[in-house]
Amino acid sequence: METVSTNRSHGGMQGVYKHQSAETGTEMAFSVFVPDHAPGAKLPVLWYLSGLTCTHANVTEKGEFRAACAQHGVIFVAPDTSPRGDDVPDDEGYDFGKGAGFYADATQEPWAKHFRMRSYIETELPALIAQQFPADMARQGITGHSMGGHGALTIALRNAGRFRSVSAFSPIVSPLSCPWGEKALTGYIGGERAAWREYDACALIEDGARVPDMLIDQGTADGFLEEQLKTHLLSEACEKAGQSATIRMQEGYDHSYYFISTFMAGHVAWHAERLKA
Ligand SMILES: N[C@@H](CCC(=O)N[C@@H](CSC=O)C(=O)NCC(=O)O)C(=O)O
Repeated sequence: METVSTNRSHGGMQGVYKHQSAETGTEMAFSVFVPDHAPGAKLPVLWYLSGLTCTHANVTEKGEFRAACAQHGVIFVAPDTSPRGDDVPDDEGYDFGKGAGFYADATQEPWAKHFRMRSYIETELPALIAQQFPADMARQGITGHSMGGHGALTIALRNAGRFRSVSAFSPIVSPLSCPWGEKALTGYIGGERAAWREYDACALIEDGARVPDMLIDQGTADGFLEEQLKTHLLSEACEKAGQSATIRMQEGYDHSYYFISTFMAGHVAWHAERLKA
């Protein structure tokens, strides 16, 4: 692992790092905020998965998480959203290819070689974080935005017991039921829709997966709400399955980091309460 930059901020250290990923076969960048802590102490970890077109930098620069993470003693990890580099195939749309890995392991060509974001986020990067940072991997939470909210929900639902807390900002709740999801999963996984269910939070809940609780914030003025995000499908799936969830429709907020940063401190506090219990 190589350090790209470190900056002292809010009583902690914000770092950006890169490493050679065995999963994606590319160099991958990520950011980590580590609050000040006693020598030898291990801190809980909050993962933040970003949305379409993002790198680690969007939330690192605009997410306003550091004061809350320092206050609650929580490490904040922000990975990239796809493999990068000249050898990596891409699509002309912003919603597929680079910047749009959908937290899936692709099985279709030409994507299968590099687009292994599920294994990267579920397995490879956690091992690196555990090795390189003062992280207590028995106390992990996960959150994310939009495509990253989809990633947070599906990764937590598939890995029962790994995350003590899961939340999301304006998540894609059902890739099976929206154009972004249909394009990405057809391209990465192929046309057999039954295989998509493990990448769909509503389908996972329908199929019996559970998390202890979830917190969702969704803006009512979000231009993607009706066609892509469809928050009501998650409300219905949770209600039908008896999955505990707090789903808050936030009046007048859009899809941007102005929305995310407004509610970020509240999400960090919500995770911290569960990670410290
Ligand atoms: N047409 C836009 C669409 C991209 C966009 O809105 N991306 C969101 C995430 S959408 C779901 O995953 C985002 O977080 N953008 C980065 C930001 O800093 O706001 C475009 O191409 O910009």
